[in-house]
Formats: sequence, structure tokens, C-alpha cells
Amino acid sequence: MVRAPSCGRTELLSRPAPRRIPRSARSRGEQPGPAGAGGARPAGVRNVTPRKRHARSHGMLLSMRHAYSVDTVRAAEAELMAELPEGALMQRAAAGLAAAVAGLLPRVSGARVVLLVGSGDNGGDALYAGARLARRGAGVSAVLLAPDRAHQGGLTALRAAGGRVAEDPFGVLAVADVVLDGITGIGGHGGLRPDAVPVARAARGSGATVVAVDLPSGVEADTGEVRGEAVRADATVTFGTYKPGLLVDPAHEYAGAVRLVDIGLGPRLPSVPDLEALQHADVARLLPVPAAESDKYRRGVVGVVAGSARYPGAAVLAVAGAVHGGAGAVRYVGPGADAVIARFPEVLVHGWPPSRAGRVQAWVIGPGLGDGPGVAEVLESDVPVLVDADGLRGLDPDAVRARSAPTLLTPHAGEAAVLLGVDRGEVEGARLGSVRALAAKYGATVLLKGSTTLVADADARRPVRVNPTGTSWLATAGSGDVLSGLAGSLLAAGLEPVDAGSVAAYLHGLAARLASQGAPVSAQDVAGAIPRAWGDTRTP
Ligand SMILES: NC(=O)C1=CN([C@@H]2O[C@H](COP(=O)(O)OP(=O)(O)OC[C@H]3O[C@@H](n4cnc5c(N)ncnc54)[C@H](OP(=O)(O)O)[C@@H]3O)[C@@H](O)[C@H]2O)[C@@H](O)CC1
Ligand SMILES: Nc1ncnc2c1ncn2[C@@H]1O[C@H](COP(=O)(O)OP(=O)(O)O)[C@@H](O)[C@H]1O
Ligand SMILES: [K+]
Repeated sequence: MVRAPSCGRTELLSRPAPRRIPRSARSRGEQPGPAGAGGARPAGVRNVTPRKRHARSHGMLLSMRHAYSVDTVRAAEAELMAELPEGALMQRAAAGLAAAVAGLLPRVSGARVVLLVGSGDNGGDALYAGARLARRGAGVSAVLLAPDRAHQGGLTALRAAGGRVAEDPFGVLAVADVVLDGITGIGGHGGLRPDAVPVARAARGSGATVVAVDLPSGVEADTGEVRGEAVRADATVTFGTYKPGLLVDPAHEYAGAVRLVDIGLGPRLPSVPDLEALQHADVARLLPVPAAESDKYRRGVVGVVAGSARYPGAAVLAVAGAVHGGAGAVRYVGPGADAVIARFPEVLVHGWPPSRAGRVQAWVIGPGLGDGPGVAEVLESDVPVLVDADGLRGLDPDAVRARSAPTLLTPHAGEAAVLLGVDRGEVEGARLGSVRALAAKYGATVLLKGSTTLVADADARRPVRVNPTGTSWLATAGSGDVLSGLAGSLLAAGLEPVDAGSVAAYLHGLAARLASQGAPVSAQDVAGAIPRAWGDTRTP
């Protein structure tokens, strides 16, 4: 895949800008407005082109997003710092942070800014940014969580600029317009410590816009886990590169809108990130397009084994995903043939067993299968196989590992938990670790569905893909069946499993957003909107 050097550019937002209006604006009678129309928004939301606004409204950036682990970030920072005057990197971070906060405020002068300052450099960033805002006329108060260990240079700069150390933390928080969370960044572990919890809660409850410095304090930067209490931010200003925790739930949920500030780290980061998120242009490049000489067989044929007397609709929904996924033809094998033909007369239906259905370039097996047969037989084929839903039940790692062709598994958290022998909550709390563990256990590519859909390649050295288009409107019965058909069709069209899985998740999420427009959608609606999503990614 071609990767744009997104780490080097200053870009926002992974989600719509915060709508909270700073108190100072409210007190002057200014009206709340939509993001991008004035009022409370991070800097940079202005001057968006219609195309950018469209992409942003669907939760996407225009170039590939990468995330790197803390160790990699620290190594890159150390390399860069060795060539710069002391403190230069922190000044870059603080300047970007102050500019982003200023962009949130209708007017900096007179705004009430509170800094939550921990004992490390994250607090230093907050203090220097606070000094910059104080120089522009903001009233800045610092709440020092560890007064003896607060960043001395930052504190001196804040005082010199007219800022103060708060004597009554809860008093200043109660009237704040903006709170900068500088308790912990990449150095924090294990949720907020008890002394930080009351101020974090007061910040959240104050009505102020909460801006996390680098990361929301209390989340795990490397994994996206939240192991205790954490700051819930409206926006996060992160430095140098995204960290995995900013893109993966549950931590992602705590970050709000994420803005990346360029501090010159890009060239020092390795070419292979820990995590990557496809964007429109990447998806457009990967989508299969028929050539002039193509025919239906050369485009790829996908076979779908799905549905049962108990779940006949799953067959129709999986086929609905498959017919829109780029394969030249869809074969269906199973008890739902009549229902499938009634809805999709273009589908080739076959009697049992799958091995007599004619040649396919990929199989999808599992949606609505119940206790039906077929998994072992399909796994013996020499083409890529996607196993979903009921097909995953009791799936034998050795049978998957022994395959000569690739396998793509698409569990939701409950199915993944069974396959790993852990609780569902454990998978939901540690999605990244879980998807990697499953890929290692089965020697397969694994797409873990849910609030953040992740795709881990069978090759553990490759970055995990995180899907940026997901929407909770997808939490509707049968939408996973559509996804499996779609991904299987892309497999049959020749995409490798990690691309088939991540492109399918991208189109699926985008289709749900296009179909939903903020209202509930059905799985059929999602399938019906796949062509629009496909076209949307290819629109220059
Ligand atoms: N390096 C650079 O070039 C640049 C770095 N930059 C900035 O530095 C940040 C990293 O700074 P850092 O390494 O000092 O760690 P940091 O995130 O402040 O936290 C460590 C402190 O927190 C404490 N602590 C730990 N866990 C805790 C908890 N659960 N609850 C409460 N406290 C907890 C821990 O205390 P201790 O364990 O020592 O008692 C320790 O003192 C980075 O995110 C970015 O913002 C930018 O300026 C760009 C240039
Ligand atoms: N909270 C959520 N946010 C985003 N996507 C979700 C959420 N919950 C479910 N989804 C998506 O909805 C689909 C549900 O699939 P699945 O759990 O297999 O349901 P079903 O078996 O009913 O088809 C998956 O693509 C999943 O990623
Ligand atoms: K922070």
C-alpha cells in the first residue's frame, strides 16, 4: 500500500469538533453554532473546502493515519532532541497546543483557562502553552497535582506571563472556559491516581471544554485500554504522531476530536507503524475495477455458504454484501436458495455440497449457519476462505493453520472471547491485544468487529489496520452478515485478506453513515448503500 507521510503534517480531526461553547462566549451572548461556523472549535476547522468538510463529516481524514507505540515515539524524540537546542521540542508542542486552544476560544483575551499539571513533561507542555495564552490576555490558573515535581521551566514561564498557581482548584475549575489536561501523557499508566480523580471529575462536570494534552490522562497510549478512571476530553492535541490509544476504543472514546501537531518527528519515525487507518484515497487504490478484457470469471467468483432454517435471512444479507463487493459472480450453497433467488436473481444457486458448486476464487462461510455443516470441507479448499459467525464455533486452529490458502476470520467480541477462552469484557477492553492474539493463534488474518473494528494480518510484523468509518448505527442485526459477504467478494476479486477486510470494513461503515444520516438503519439499508460508498471513495 502507498502511504502518505501523514505524520509530518498538521491535521485534525478524527471526529467532529467539540460543540461545547466556552463559558466566556456564552457570557457574551454568542450563539452556539455548528463546528466550522464559529464558536467552540479547534483551530484549523476554518477554511475547509466542501470536499474536506464532506470527508470530515464522515469522520475521515484525507490522508493515511498512522500510530506509533510509546517506545518508538520516545526513540524518535530522543534522536530529534539531540539535534535541537534544549527544550525546543517542548516549545513546539506548547506552541501547537496554545494555537489549538486559541482556536477554540472566540477570544483569548479574558478567557479563563485552567491547567491540570502532573509531575512530568505532559504538565510542562500545559504550563508553557498556558504561558503563551496568558501573554495573549487569558486568565490562566495552574492546578498542580504534585507541586514539588511540577515542570520548573514551565512554571517559571507561566508566572512570568502573569499566570498563577490556583489556591482553590475546584473554585477555578467551576468557572473555567477551557481546561488543559496535562496530568499524564505517554508516561502515564494504570488509570488516574486517586489524587487526580477529583480534579478530573470537576473538570468534566464544570461545563468547560476539556482539551487533553497529547493523550487523555489515564488511558493506555499503546493499547487503547482504560484501566481505571481517565479524563474524558472534548478534544485532544497530540504531538508528532498518533498513538494507538487515540484510535482504538475504549480510549478513543475518551479523546474526543483529535488534532495532530507537527513537531518534526515524521522523518525520525520508522516506515512501518504499529497501527494504520485507511483513508478514501487508499481505499480507492485498492478497489478492484474490471479491465477492458474482464469477464465475470476473471473478476472473481465468490461462494457463500450461509443461512439455515432458523436464520434464512442471513443468507440473503451475506449475498447482498457479496453482490456489491466487486466479484464477477456470486454462488450460493445452502438452505436459503429460494429466498436468495427471490431477492437476487443474478446469484447462481447450487445444491449441497460446496465442493460441487463449481469453481470459486474465495468462500464465505458462517452467517446464520446454525449447526449446519460445511466448515471443515470449505477449509480444505485451496482458495481464500472467510469464516464468520456460526462458522467460528469450535474452529480448530490446526485446521486453519494447515491451509494452503489464506484465511480471514471475522468475529465480534463475543465470538473472539470464545475462541481465546476469555471473557467478552476482556476482548472489549483490550481489542488490540485480542486481535493480535487471535491472528497468532490461528495463523490467520483476523477482523475483530465492534466499536473499533481492527484487522490484524497473519504476519505479526505488519501494522494492524483500524477502521475509521465505523458508526454505532451498525449495531443492528444482520449488518455483520453483509460485511462478511462484502469482504468475501473482495477476496474473490483478488485482494489479500488484510486489504479485503479493511476495505470491506471501510465501505461498510461509510455505507452505514450514508444510509443513516443520523437515523436508524437496517442491514439491508447498509448493503444498498455500498455502491454509494464505493463511488464516494473514488470521487476525486
Ligand atoms: N519527550 C519529548 O521530547 C517530548 C515530550 N512531550 C510531552 O511529554 C510527555 C511525556 O512526558 P513524561 O515522559 O515526563 O511523562 P508524563 O506523560 O508527563 O507522565 C509521567 C508522570 O506522570 C506520573 N504518572 C504516571 N502514571 C500516572 C497516573 N496513572 N496518574 C497520575 N500520575 C501518573 C509519573 O509519576 P511517578 O510515577 O514518577 O510518580 C510521572 O511523573 C508527552 O506525553 C508529551 O506531552 C512533548 O513536550 C514533546 C516533546
Ligand atoms: N458500537 C458499534 N460501533 C461501530 N460498529 C459497530 C458497533 N457495534 C457493532 N458494530 C458493527 O456492526 C456489525 C455487527 O456485526 P455482528 O456483530 O456480526 O452482527 P450480526 O451477527 O447481527 O450481523 C459489525 O460490522 C460491527 O463492527
Ligand atoms: K494528558
